[in-house]
Amino acid sequence: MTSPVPSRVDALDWPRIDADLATRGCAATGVLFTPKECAALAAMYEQPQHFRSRVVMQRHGFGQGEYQYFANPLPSKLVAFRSALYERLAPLANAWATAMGQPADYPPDHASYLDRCHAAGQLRPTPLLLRYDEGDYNCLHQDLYGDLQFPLQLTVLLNRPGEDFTGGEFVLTEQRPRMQSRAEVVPLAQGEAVIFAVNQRPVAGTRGSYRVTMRHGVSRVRSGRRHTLGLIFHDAR
Ligand SMILES: O=C(O)CCC(=O)C(=O)O
Ligand SMILES: [Fe+2]
Repeated sequence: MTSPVPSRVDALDWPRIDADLATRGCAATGVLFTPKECAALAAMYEQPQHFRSRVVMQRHGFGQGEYQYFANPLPSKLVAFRSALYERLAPLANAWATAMGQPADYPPDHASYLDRCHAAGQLRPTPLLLRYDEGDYNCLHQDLYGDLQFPLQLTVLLNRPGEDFTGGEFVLTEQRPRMQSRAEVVPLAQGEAVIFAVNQRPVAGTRGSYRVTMRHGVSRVRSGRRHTLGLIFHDAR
């Protein structure tokens, strides 16, 4: 038996995750999804009825590989994870907004935040599944989708690294004002997520805090097939 979603989210090592987000703008969560759940999600990729649109990355210069955005109604487990994770991350989003001189008014629950997105014309669901085969990669990018952006998002690895695929590392870069960019590779286990900054995050400096800009992507898959689940908290225009 797998435990219910809110208690699984609560059981993560939040002091360590919060510390990693504060120092690096990203954190691996530890395992969040069982191998069975991962396999079921990956298998959905081949079932078009779950999706509203499909993007072939090489057609847009985004990389190589493809992804599909889930259609409404979203699978109930994804709704549960998205809202439990939102509730845990909203206070951090507000703290980041305050540090960056922005309105710190992210509501405590995801349904209220989605109402705000919808009122602003961001109506389309953003959770997505990505699929990469040998040679595929995802160029460094940001998932902005409109004026309203929740500042943190997650990616869940659905396959076993080193067994189902090799290569295909999750990569983040951090662009610091007047400095050279820094890269971070986040190794993930199957069912593990990385939480990371969508766009900007505050960094405490000697003279107050400054903003850094983050981008994420995936290095080339050397062999096999790699699936991920992307959970973005704002909906899309
Ligand atoms: O496949 C990955 O690891 C990255 C997926 C991604 O770009 C996302 O979840 O927004
Ligand atoms: Fe992305």
